[in-house]
Formats: sequence, C-alpha cells, structure tokens
Amino acid sequence: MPVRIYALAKELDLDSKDLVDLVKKAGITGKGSALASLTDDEAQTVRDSISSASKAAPKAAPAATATKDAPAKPVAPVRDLDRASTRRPGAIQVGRAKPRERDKAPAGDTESKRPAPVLRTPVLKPAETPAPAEPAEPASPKPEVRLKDVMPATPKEKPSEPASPPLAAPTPPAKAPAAEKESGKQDGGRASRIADRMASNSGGRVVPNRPGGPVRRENLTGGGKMRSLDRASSRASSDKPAEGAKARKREPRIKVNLAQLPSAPAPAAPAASSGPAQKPDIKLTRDVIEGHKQGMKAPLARLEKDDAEKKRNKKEATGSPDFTGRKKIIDEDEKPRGKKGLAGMASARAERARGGGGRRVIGTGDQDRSQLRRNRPRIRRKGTNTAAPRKERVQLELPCTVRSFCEASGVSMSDVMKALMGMGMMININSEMDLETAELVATELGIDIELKAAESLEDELITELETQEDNADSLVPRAPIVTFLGHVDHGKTSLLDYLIGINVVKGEAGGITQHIRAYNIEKDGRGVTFVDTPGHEAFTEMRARGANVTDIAVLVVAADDGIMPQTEEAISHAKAAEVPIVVALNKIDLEGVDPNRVMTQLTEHGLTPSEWGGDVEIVKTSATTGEGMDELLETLLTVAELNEYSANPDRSALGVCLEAEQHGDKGVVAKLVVQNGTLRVGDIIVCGPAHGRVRSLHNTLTGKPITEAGPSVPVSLTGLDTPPGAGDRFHVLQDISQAREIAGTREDESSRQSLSGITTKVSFDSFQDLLAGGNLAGEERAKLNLIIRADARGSLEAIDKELSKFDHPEVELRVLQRAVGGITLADVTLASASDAVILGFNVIPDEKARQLADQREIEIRRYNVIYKLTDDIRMMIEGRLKPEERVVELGRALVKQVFNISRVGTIAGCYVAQGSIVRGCRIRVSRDGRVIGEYPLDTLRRIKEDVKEVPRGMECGIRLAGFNDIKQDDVLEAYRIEEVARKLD
Ligand SMILES: Nc1nc2c(ncn2[C@@H]2O[C@H](COP(=O)(O)OP(=O)(O)OP(=O)(O)O)[C@@H](O)[C@H]2O)c(=O)[nH]1
Repeated sequence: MPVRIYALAKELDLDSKDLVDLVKKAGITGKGSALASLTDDEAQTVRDSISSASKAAPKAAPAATATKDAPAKPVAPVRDLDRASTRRPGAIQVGRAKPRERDKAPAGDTESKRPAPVLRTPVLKPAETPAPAEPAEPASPKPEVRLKDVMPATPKEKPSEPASPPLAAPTPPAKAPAAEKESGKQDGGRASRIADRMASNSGGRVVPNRPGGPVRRENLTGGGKMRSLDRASSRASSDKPAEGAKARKREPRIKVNLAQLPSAPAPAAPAASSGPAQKPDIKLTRDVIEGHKQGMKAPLARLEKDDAEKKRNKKEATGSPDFTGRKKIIDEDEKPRGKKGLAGMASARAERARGGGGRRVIGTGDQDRSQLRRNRPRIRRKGTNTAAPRKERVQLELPCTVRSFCEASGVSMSDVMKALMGMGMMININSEMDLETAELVATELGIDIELKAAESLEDELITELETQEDNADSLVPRAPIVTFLGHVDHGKTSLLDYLIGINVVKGEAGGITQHIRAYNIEKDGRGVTFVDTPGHEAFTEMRARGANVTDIAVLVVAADDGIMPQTEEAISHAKAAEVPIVVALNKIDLEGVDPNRVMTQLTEHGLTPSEWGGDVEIVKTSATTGEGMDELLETLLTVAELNEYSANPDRSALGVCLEAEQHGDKGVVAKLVVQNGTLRVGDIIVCGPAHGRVRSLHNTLTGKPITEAGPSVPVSLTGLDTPPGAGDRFHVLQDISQAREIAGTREDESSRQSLSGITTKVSFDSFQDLLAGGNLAGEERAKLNLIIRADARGSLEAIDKELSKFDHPEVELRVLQRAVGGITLADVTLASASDAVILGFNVIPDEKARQLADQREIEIRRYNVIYKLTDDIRMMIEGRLKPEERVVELGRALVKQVFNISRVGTIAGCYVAQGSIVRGCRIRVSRDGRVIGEYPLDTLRRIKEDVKEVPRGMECGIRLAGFNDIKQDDVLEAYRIEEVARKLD
C-alpha cells in the first residue's frame, strides 16, 4: 500500500523534510513534498538505503558498546521537538524547554504502558564518547552539539560533584554485534536509522551512541530516573582517567557560588531634632521674584547700590547742597527731628512721599519707579491675553481643536489663527485640527509638539483581545479552514457539495455562487471547515480588511480548461495570502483531458507538482464520479496536521464575519467563523460597526440551533443591531455599554473616512519617502509589492527579466501577480489588500478598476517602454525619482463608426463617454483592453465645425495624426502630458 513520506517519516521518527531529501538521495525522483506517496517498493528502497547508510557510517561503531545488560550508559536522551519546530530545516534541534502535559510520562512508566517517547540519538563529544568498538575508525573530529547542550542537568544534580564510577562498564567490542542484533529486534532498528540520519546529515561529524540498539529513556537514565548527562559522560570517561580529566577540564561545569552577604551595621536612627524647625532668615517677596523674572538684578547688588546712595545722601544731608536736582533722601534714623523752616518742610514732604506708613523710601531712581508701578493694583483690561504662559514642549491629545491647541501651547488665539490663515486655512476656534495641521502650526510657531492619540476603548479592549497570547497548555488542535478558489464553473461548489454530501449547485441561480458558504464537517473524528466564496475578490476583500480567515487554499482547475485568467488571479491571491495551496485537478472524468498539460501550466505559474519534484500537492478529482475525493480530504487533513492549527476554546471568542444580511422576521443574520475561543448564546459581541447580545446560533449546514461554537466553527448568528461587513472581525466583551461605544466609534470613524476619502495606500512616492525616512528600518528588507499587467506574455517575460536584475540590499521587489490583459477590479482589490502598486504595460484599467483605484488611491502606473518602467523602479529605490511627466487624463470616447475619406484619411465617429476631448491633446487607442498606439489628435469636429472641446455625452469626429487604422469599438482616451514637480523633492 502506498505510504506518504510524511507517514513514513513518522514511522522512522525522522523529520519529513529530511526524509524528502533522503528519498531524493535514494534515487527516487518526483517526490518533492512530504505529502508525496511512495509505493511499497520505493518505501522499502528508502528503508534499505537508510539502513545501509547506517552500516556504512563509521561513527556507528563506537556506540556499539551498548548492550541491554548495560542500562545506564553515557548517553543523553534528547526529547523530540515540537513538530512545528522540526519543520524548520537546518535548525539545531534540542529538547523543548517545557514538555507538554500530554508528553509527560509518569516516573516508572513502562515501555508497554505508554506511547513510546520519541527520543533522539544523542550526540557526544569525542572526549565523552565511550571506547570505540573499532579503534581503527577515528572519532568525530568536530562534534556538532555537546552533551551538556542537549540535556539540561536535573535540579538534583550538583555540577561540582566529582564523577562517580560508571554504572556499567562499556561492553567489550566482541559483544557488539550480538547486542546490535538484540536491540535491533526490539525496535526494528529505528534508533539505528535515526543515528544514521544524524550521522549522514552531519557529514560524519556526529557520533551516535548505539547504532543498533533501542534508545529508551529508561536505558539512558537508569531505570526511568533522569540522570545528569555530565555525570553520565564523566562516568564514561572515567574509564580513561587521563582523557576523562581532560574532558572535565575542557568542559566547564556550572557552579552556583553565592557570595556571602556582608554583615552591614544597622542604620543609625536619625538624631532627634532638639529645637524648632529652622526657618529661612530672608523671605523673598513676591515683588522681588517678579522683578527678578523681568531682569532685575539680585537683591545684594541692589542693597549695595542703596547703601552707596545712602552714604552719599548722608553726606548731602550734613551740609552739601543738592545740585543734582534729585529729591533728598534722608534715612529715618538719621532724620533731624523737630526741625523747623525749610529743613522741616523738606522732611514733611519726604514724609508725605512715604505715604505715612512708616515704610522706608529706598530711592527715586528708574528702578524704584518701576517698583512703584508694580506695586500699583493691577487693572485687567479687556482683550488682554489670558492664555497660559507659552510652553516649549507641548503635549496634545488628538483630535484637538484650535482652542485646545492654544490652551495646551500657551500661544494666543490670534497667533494660531494667523498661522492657520497663512497656510490658507480659514477655520474657527472650535474647528478640529488633524495631526498634520497641528504639526504645521506648531512648526510655524516654533513649538515642539508631541501629539498623543487619545486611548480609546478600541485600543484598550479590542487590541488587548487581539494580542492576548494563549498559554501553550490551553491550546487544542482545531479544524483547518479551507477556502476553494478558481475560475468560474471549474467545479468549486460541486466539489464542496460532494465533500459535505449536499447539492447546492442545483439551487444556485444561474449555477453561479452568490453567497459565501461555510460548513464544518467531520471525517474520521477530525474536523474540516470549508468556505466557498463567490470569487477570489471576496477572499481578498476579507484580507484587505485584515481578516485572513483561510488556513489552506484549494485551487480548483478544470482538467479540460486548464489555467484560465481567473485561475491566474486566484493563484496570485492565494500566494499573496501566504497560505498552503492544494490543487484539485477537477473534471478528470471528462474524456480526452490531459492532466500533464495542466500540470505544466501550473509549473509555469510557480506551482510545481510534488510528483514532479515540487512542493504542491495535486489531487485529480471528479465531483461527478467522486474520484479522488477521499484523497483530497486526506491531503487537506495531512496539511492541517503538518501545520498544527490550534486554538484555545476556553477564552472569549473572536473571529470574522463572512457575510450578513437583514431578514424581515429574524433581524440581522450574520455568518461568522469563530477563529479562537468559544462563542455562546447570550454573549455580548461587537462586530465592525454592529453590536448586540447573541440571541441564537445555528449550525450553517443543518440549520439546527446550537448553544455554542468553538474554534473554526462557522455559525449563523442573530442578535446584532445592524449588518456588519464581510471581513469585519468580531469580539466578545463583558459589558454591553462598551460594545455600544466601540461600535459607535467605528461607525463615526468609517463615515468620517468615507467623507474625507482618507486612505493610506502605498505609491512610488510614498515608498521612496519611507525608504528615505528610514521608516522601514524595522524590517530586514523593505518589500515593494507589484502587480504587473501587460499586453503580451512576451512583454511580461521581458519585464520579469529586467526586474530580476534588481538586487538591492534594502529593497525586495515582490511581484504578487503578473498577467496578460487589461487591469481589472481584482487587481485593484489585490493591490488594496496587499499594499501593492499596479504597473500596466501597454494596457489600460477597465472602468470599474479605475473607479475603485481612484476611491482607494491605488497607484496605477502605465508604461509603453520597458526601460522606463525599470528606470522608474530603480530611481525610486535610489531615492531620485525625477520631476515626472504626469499624464492628465481628459476623457474617453468610443468609436461608433469609421469613415474612410479619400485624401483626408480615416475619421472616427465617436461618442464621448467620459470627461471631454480637447483640441491639442494626445489620443491613446485601445482595442480589446490593449493599447495599440498613442497619437496626436489632428482634427476634432462637431457637425463639420472644428471645435476646441467636445464634452461628455456628445458625438464628434476625430482624426488622428499618423494613424488611419481605427476600428469600430476602439476606445480613444484623450490625455495631456504635464510636467509635474515631485511632491517631496
Ligand atoms: N463532468 C464534470 N462536471 C463537473 C465536475 N465538477 C463540476 N462539474 C460541472 O461544472 C459546472 C460548474 O460547476 P460549479 O460547481 O457550479 O462550478 P463553480 O466553480 O462553483 O462555479 P461558480 O460558482 O460560478 O464559481 C456544473 O454544471 C457541474 O455539474 C466534474 O468533476 N466533472
């Protein structure tokens, strides 16, 4: 019976990828994936080649010292890795840090009671290797992994403990063959094969312990007890004291030496304060502080000055006349009391000047006058700026109004308004400023601004739910979610119907899938969830909304049709989603079909069948006869098993809405897929702009009510207030008011965005900017996603060849899709979901594609010369996109009739369908979606009259300069070339 490589690898306890390599080495070709099947003979060949390699491996001999009489050997058991980690090619495989619960075996468990633990052949250092059976064969010169690296010491182990005597002496070499035979019987030589594999994988550097003997934990650890590798190895090496000592010397042991804590003296209690708390001698008055802020000198300087003045006044008071015209200042203490006459009058005036308060007048200089001014009660005048003092570093929460900006920054309202007007913005004080405006104003006013988006409930709750990591112990395997993609009528729905045992095809209007269907079925106790979409746009649309619900994509290709345009698109969409692809080569029952032709086509599209040495599984199916259906299901389950899809059913549910509609009687019915957690009736959920309490859940296949839905289960749900969109994610919350608030905020946000048309798609300019700004620094290499459409396969190949020459250390060009033909809606959807730029070579977008591209701001760059295309990419990468010649589209006209007039040429009678046709413009002629040429407009006439412009809805006659081969139904696009300076240069 044929056996899959994956299953054989399991049987041999090898990594599937390693076995694929071994199969190749064994001379069996066309088995490129772990899912490929081997016939009995091939499987036997592989087994034989592995065992012969094991015999040939020189490193096998040393381990032959092991016998069943020597249960404790210097061998380190290495636990098998998580299967996920073994999938990584080339990874050094060491034991899992924390074994899963199901992997743990109770101590003393016997081999027969528990499933055989998967043990890896140990790898020893040469010094630690027991005496080789055949001394002539050299030990590995350069060990790959050390024992202590692969086996952590048990907690009980004392690393510094001297090596104890060996538990069992190495078996004499003479006994080795018998031992090998004996042990080989026990496990069918599996360990031998593993040993061989490791020996061969490492190019003979790895020394397996026992090529023929069973590798059991009990054997290795002395009756089930874990033993330190170090100890085991030291025991082994103790047979050869010199070598063992050397090994010990080389192998540093881990010593845990804890330094003794110094006996620090107890901190002395603070001395009790003896007196009252000390108070400052001098208290600066408010005036002094204020004055100092305005540049007034320190009080000491002032006191010195006062002192000097006092002395001078004293002199003057003792007889010298005041020639300076200044008022004489007399110290109160020195004032001659009871003076009469002039002196008395002067003193009385001085007294009045002092205000009679007994306060000392310090002086009458400018400084004093300003102080007097400051002492006056302040009068608050109308219109005075009351804003907080201007700050340098401003923190602002977005969204902010002009008012809140002023308040936060301390800048006057008039200054902010002036700055806004200077930028051509006439907004009022309560207007909201977006991030960009706020930054511009801040720059204009020289304020350092730090803008903080206000933390919303969305961030707080939803982000937390999305990023919440599940404990490894709580994860259980879940059913894979499988999506069918392919060209129309290739049999997606029929296949799904057959698999789930219903017949939907007959019921479909016009035989075309109109709705997304999702069903969960069970096969041999394992579940699979199937999703059938009306087209790959729906699949990609979901990705565009960040809801990549698919685990595995089944590409359905009808064997009679082969790869069709929509198949090509589906391939690109599945590849862009980065999910495993399984091909169902359907309608294989039809007569005369040639599977090889389709397989060749698939190879050309980068999907090499596993039977041709690639890694894509191709299953020949017939939805009519049922041929290959079991194999398809089996393949899907195997892929799922290899990928180990898991989820935590014990957390609150989250998932994706596939579609929703308003029913007259039931209200909103939404079809959801639970991706993680369990959804229950009564749960409060928020899904896009909708929220509510789950009123009912129904099985999507049987329609029966259910109370809960676990991971990967699709359900029909009622209870939401409004229909969410396809691809909207749902979350379960604890509080209905929170759900309401989040849904409301989303609704507001989406209407705000649809009004402002904000999108953040990538363009050459923005990409160049990101590169220049180092915003992509986090990534190893910035990826520029491209979708290429060309007029012919030859052009595509030429473009491919040119693009392959780009080898930039920082930028990786990733072509998501390359196809022949005009730019379609699907291209724009894919570009939108994958942040790609569309490059059209001699092709034009159709009307729907153009509209969607405008709406979502997807950049479509069109070229008619290959070197211009490659030049643009090169210059963008090098950050020197020149001011470009931008094509300004003016309008398009359809050729209704053609008139050939002798001596005049061909006149196209046209109807202007969009924009207008303007004199002096250039005309691009397209036929069947392909550009066939670009020519200057020669004559533009309306009813025999030369006119300057013909607007939309009118008819006109057009003659082109240098082109007379216009045909009916040609599309004429009028454009003008403008030189536009690049935005950011
Ligand atoms: N002979 C033959 N006919 C098939 C097979 N599978 C599907 N068909 C027929 O092909 C036609 C299209 O099948 P559908 O299952 O509706 O194809 P589809 O890909 O789902 O089409 P859309 O829903 O339009 O995307 C139907 O008439 C089927 O009966 C097959 O394996 N063999």
